[in-house]
Amino acid sequence: MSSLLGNLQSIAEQQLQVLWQKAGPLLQPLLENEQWKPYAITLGVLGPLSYIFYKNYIDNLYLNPLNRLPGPPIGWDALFMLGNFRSITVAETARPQLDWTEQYGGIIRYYGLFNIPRVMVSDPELLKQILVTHQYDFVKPKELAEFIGRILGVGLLVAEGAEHRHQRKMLNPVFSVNAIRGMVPDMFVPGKRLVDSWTEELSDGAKEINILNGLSRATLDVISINGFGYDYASSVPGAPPNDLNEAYNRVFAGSDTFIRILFAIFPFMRKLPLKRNIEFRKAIKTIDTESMKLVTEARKRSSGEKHGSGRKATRDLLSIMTKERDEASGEGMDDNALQAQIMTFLAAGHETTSVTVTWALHELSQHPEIQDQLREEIKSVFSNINYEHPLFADPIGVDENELAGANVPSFDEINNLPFLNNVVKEILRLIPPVPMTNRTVEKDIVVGGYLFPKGARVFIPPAVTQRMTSAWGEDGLVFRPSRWDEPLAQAAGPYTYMPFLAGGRQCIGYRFALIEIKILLGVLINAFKFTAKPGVEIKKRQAITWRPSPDLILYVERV
Ligand code: HEM
Repeated sequence: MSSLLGNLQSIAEQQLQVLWQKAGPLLQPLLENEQWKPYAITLGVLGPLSYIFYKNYIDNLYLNPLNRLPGPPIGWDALFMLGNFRSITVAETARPQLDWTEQYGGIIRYYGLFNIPRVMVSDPELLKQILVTHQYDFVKPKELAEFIGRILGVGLLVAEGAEHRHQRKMLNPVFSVNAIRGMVPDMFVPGKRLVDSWTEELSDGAKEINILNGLSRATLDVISINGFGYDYASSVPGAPPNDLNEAYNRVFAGSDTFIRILFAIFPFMRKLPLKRNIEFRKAIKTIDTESMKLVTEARKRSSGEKHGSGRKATRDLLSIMTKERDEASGEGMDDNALQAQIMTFLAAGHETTSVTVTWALHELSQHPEIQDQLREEIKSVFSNINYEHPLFADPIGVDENELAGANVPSFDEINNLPFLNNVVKEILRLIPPVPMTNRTVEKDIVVGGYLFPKGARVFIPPAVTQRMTSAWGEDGLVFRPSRWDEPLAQAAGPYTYMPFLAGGRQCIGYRFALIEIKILLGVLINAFKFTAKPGVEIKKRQAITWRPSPDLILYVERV
């Protein structure tokens, strides 16, 4: 929804801006002359109407070079400037695009609101060029980058060009295999808390449990402990709300849809002294203050200084970042840069992982035989953990050399479980948390023989490339982890199987995410049996990520 509103707002703003630039200087003198004023007003009304007609019907539907690409017809909806919007919104996200790809091929155009032509690319060769060779000519949409940049600062998710290249170079070592290896023991802590919390709820046998709620708290703790070296403890039963997380949710979850539409159409409303605006600004201030506190604490931790709570572990992303130095200049990241990155990691890494595990449990509840097979495989590795170890009471206070005796499986032991690996790959294929991303074309550019005009919106759809018949066969829409032992799936290249995208902007947190998902899934499957509620159909709803709708409620019982 937020991206739709962002689009609407930017389209309206762009059209008004262009109009005013062209017509403003002509109308101004006429409006000041009493005799010409009525004509100026008539012109002021008819002019924009003719422009809107020209732009949204003639230019978008006939003159724009994207019209030469194959794609679905629009019919009468064109008259109401709806483009293919109705087909797109009535069906499940990405489903019409998948059907169009099967019908028209690896590069298609369809029309958005105001009949604006969109391009969608699923051809691996073209994707490679867009995501690697020309990655900085295809940039993130400006309105999204500006919104996120205003709140969180310009972190890796929204930086472009040289700034992005620099940040990426500084941050790559922070997410190295070795760094992630060191985080594995801490990642077990929120999983264990979730097991305790659900076990408490189940005291009298099997019960219905809201899966995403619990997992969302667990993944928030994973990113807080392993990302910031701070324990929100939100998955501990009865934990008080956390200021930073509350403020963060207020900013990104926002208010109801009607208010958001109103604000998108009338951006000046953001500046009025309304309750919503005051709370929004207060929330941004809280994010700023609280995240800066985390940075200050991490600096102390990394310099070996002990303080109040006795925190000493330095195996979190933030502590590692404080020690990174630029090769050329020898400079480290300043406090504002660190702050922007940690908030970026929270934005990018919290919900994506919780929905992945939620969808995995949904599919496993639909396929009990696969669930049993998985439990059988993981029990040898997940059953000997010593949950009495101090790590599980205070992950931040336990130093690297005090971890012996926790009997936590290692990074390699977990990754050597082939069926767990298949299950995780399969859920990220079938229900990628980011089903589609998009880019704006910076300047007119020809790629693979196709002209991408400046300003065009290009969609890159894992939900299509990961399910299309040409790459996955007839059962691309079926959850079948064993496909990963077969040649077809094994042959899928990086621009076909790309839940974390590919190229220069591939998810920097993918190793972190994969091991986190495996740990949470392993701990939960080892402790519980999950059964689907009969007669409930769970659909995919696109919010920031692909979420279950209605909420996923499963019968949960101890094994
Ligand atoms: C299942 C979990 C995850 C999925 C499916 C996922 C997916 C993605 C995708 C598709 C992108 C590219 C977006 C675009 O360029 O349009 C991305 C970027 C990014 N992700 Fe993830 N992500 C996950 C978890 C994480 C985690 C745990 C972190 C951090 C701890 C993280 C940090 C980032 C960052 C910083 C970027 C921006 C990278 C750049 O532009 O250079 N992600 N992610």
